[in-house]
Amino acid sequence: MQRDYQNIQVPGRSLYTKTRQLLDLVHAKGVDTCVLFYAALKQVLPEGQGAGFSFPGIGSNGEEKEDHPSTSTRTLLAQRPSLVSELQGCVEDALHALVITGHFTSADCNDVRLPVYTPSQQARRLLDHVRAKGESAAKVVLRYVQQKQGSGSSLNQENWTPPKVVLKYQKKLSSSVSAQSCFLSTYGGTSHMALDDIYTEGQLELAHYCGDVHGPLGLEDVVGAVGTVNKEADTVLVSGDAGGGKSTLLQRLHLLWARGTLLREFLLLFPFSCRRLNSERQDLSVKELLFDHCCWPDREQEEIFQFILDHPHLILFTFDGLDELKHGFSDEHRLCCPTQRAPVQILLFNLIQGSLMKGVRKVVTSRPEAVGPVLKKHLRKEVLLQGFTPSGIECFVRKHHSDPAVASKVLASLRTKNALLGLCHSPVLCWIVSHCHKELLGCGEGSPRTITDVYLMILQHFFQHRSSPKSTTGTSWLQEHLDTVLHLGQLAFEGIGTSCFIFSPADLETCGVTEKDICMGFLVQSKDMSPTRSKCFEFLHLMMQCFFAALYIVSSNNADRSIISNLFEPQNMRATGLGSSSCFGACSSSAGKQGQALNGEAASEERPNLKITATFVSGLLSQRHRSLWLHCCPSAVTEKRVRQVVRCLSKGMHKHFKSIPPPVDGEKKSMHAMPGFVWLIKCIYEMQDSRVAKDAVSKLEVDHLKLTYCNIGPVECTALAYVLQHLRNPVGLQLDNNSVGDVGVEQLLPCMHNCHSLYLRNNSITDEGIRKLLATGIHCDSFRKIALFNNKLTDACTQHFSHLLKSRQDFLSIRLGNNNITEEGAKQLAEGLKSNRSLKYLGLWGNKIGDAGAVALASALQSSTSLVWLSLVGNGVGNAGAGALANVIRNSTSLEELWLTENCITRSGVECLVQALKENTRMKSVWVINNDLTLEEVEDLRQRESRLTF
Ligand SMILES: Nc1ncnc2c1ncn2[C@@H]1O[C@H](COP(=O)(O)OP(=O)(O)OP(=O)(O)O)[C@@H](O)[C@H]1O
Repeated sequence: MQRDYQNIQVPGRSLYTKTRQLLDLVHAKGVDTCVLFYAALKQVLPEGQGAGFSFPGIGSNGEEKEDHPSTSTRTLLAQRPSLVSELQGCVEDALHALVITGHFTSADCNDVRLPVYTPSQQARRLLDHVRAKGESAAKVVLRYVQQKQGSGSSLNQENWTPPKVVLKYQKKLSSSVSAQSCFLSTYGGTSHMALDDIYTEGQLELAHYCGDVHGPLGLEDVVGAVGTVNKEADTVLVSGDAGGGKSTLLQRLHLLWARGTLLREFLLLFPFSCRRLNSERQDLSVKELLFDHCCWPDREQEEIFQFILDHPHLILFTFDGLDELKHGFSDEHRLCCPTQRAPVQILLFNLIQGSLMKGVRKVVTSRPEAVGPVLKKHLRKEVLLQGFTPSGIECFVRKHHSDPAVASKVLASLRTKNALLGLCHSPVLCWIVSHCHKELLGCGEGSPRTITDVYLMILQHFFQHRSSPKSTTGTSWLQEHLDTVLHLGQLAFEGIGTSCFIFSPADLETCGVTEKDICMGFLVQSKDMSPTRSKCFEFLHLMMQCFFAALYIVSSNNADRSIISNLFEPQNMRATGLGSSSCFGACSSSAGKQGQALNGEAASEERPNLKITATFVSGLLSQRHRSLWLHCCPSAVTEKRVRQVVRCLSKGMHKHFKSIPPPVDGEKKSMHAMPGFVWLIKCIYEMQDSRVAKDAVSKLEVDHLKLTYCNIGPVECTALAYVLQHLRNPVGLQLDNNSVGDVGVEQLLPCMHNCHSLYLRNNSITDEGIRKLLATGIHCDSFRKIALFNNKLTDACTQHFSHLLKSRQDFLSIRLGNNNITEEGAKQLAEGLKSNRSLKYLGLWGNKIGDAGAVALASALQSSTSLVWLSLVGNGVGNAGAGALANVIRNSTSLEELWLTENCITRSGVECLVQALKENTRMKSVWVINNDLTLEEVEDLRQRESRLTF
């Protein structure tokens, strides 16, 4: 197709990228295309060169051999992406169909079912096996999928095709979606970058714990069945931090849909940007929303709209940036009629809730701050986008630089700059760092450490690369471009105050933005699906707008004196010059609607862009950057601003500490961070002044700092460690249910000496993170407890725990539940336990140590004098394990609780435990719920030993 040709022949793309893409495309199109490609290759290659190629199934003369895949196997290959999404919710049933027809053995099934695979990986594995089994197995799977579709999507039914007019519309829509999504806008100016060339998988996780999902999610899982918590709801939320890649992920989904490689179950996909919807001031009906904002049908509007209403399950809407909408989500105004007009936010909220267009699937992206409980109750599921993994960072940098030598240098330099590496976990910062590689490689010791440093780097980079050098010796680069900074700064500042992110030519004029300012590259032309609107601009990225707003606050002589205190004290925000400043053009009327906005969920949340702006203000006023402002403002003004910021941060922290309730009798003093705590810590980090950090925590006297569900990733870990290292006494740091990951673990190391306990449950940490953590932790005398429930640990981490147990005779607690530890790992742990005299708590719930692992542990703990609590729940332990553990009960002088629930112990195993308990009066309970016992056996054993819990 011409479109395929154009997708590959993008000017400026390197030859090897085009080649790779061509091969991928040919592969995706299936066997027939591969055959044609092979024949074409033979024709164009010089004689003799083609001889080395051989295509399976093709003879040397290009004729098909007999073993050419026959129809069903071919369909399996050609329709693989859609088959994967069809199968992922019903792998079990498909396996059943294959077993009863004699194509699959139970070993095949077990291989597919391995719990380390996500449902889509299982589906892929199933298809691989089926392909290897041949034509008849392929037929069974296709028949099964067809039967399943019988009740589902009519799109895939054999004899059904949508009306011609709808297909025509679909063609128009998909080519416009494809055109909108094939380039990444941050690579504007001269360096267009195709999404295909730069897209790097971010980490996707389910927001809700879902027991049967292991391993990372793929793009297909965003809309797929995995992790569904409310089947009645239509809306999937993708949430993540600013610059975390939410818009880019949606862009990727759009592009893959337009190419027919993903989301094939949806005939029509309508992409919306909440940023652009903000400027819609007229009431709209759903029809107008779809056709005016996305794609205008050249004819038969009514027929097409009726088709959409009649086939909701074939339609997908995406809404990017719900947090950018001026109105906070509310479900108060109900609207059910698709032809009734309403303000655009009412329309949007009703679509999300499903009171309008029920059955149409919607994907919404938002920063987490803008998502409150009212929205959450309408969600089908929530997926968290958590930035790049360490290998993602590497992959991105390599894709960004066409010269592999430069990429390697950038990566080597990043490895030596720990704080910067932590920042690169955020895709937008990774993009800046890659973009400014020359500055990075030349920066030596003074490498960027804070987000503000990184943004200053790109500011300087753009100024130096996009303007002709002037002979103004002695002038700082900022001074040279101060006019541009102030023009763009004012535009950004006014926009942030009124949630205005798109600027008309009139807006630019009011702030004095000139053609030269635009050429610097910080503003890009707004993408708009509708050709009728006038040319508008937006900042390269919203974070960039916040940064310019902060530059304006810090460098402008006119900035209102109260701005800083208002910015840092959220309760004042609504009354500030920020909240009430009138915006321009399209946004001015809606500025007056802030009151209305406050009825929604945004009212209860402080607006995230103001917080980011405040973070930048802290960074720009740090000692390291103060010289930049010397020529813009009198230093007395700057000093005063610095004092104001420091005062606000200190006040904010102390307010938190005052809110800590006195400890309950017998419990330690504990502080649960309130919203805003992590943000204050980040502002302190941006200031890079250890006196401010010290002062902030000098009065904090708690034993336990609880920061669960606080959206803490590597960037936040860097800031936390910077501040917490100044605590006067060690604390228990509870970071459960965040997205710390291995990069974050590394960032926490500087404050390890101030942690007596570290709780990192559910944080996507792997063995590598543990290796680094324990290498430092082993030397921190206060560090005594660690909890790592539900991470990504395998046997490879247990050698490090073993070493810890051998070296530290004061370590108290190791909890490794719900990881992937097998008997090998248990044996390693046992090695460490043999020479340890201090461990009190050992938790291995939900691993796979089996009988052999239990026997190894039991023999190491045989006569433990320290262990009080041991959990081997759900580990496949049988009678051999129970027998060995009975010996621990018999001999240990310390054990009080043994948890053996959810194992496969039978009566004889429990008998061993009963006999051992007779010799131990210290033991309090042995839990054996859900083992292999009959009701009668349970009753009998209960009578004989009351400390057994069934
Ligand atoms: N998966 C990715 N692959 C390559 N680059 C990415 C990816 N995700 C993000 N980026 C880079 O980071 C920039 C910011 O990402 P994006 O705009 O998608 O973030 P966001 O989460 O939507 O941010 P915000 O909430 O502030 O709107 C992109 O313009 C791109 O340069």
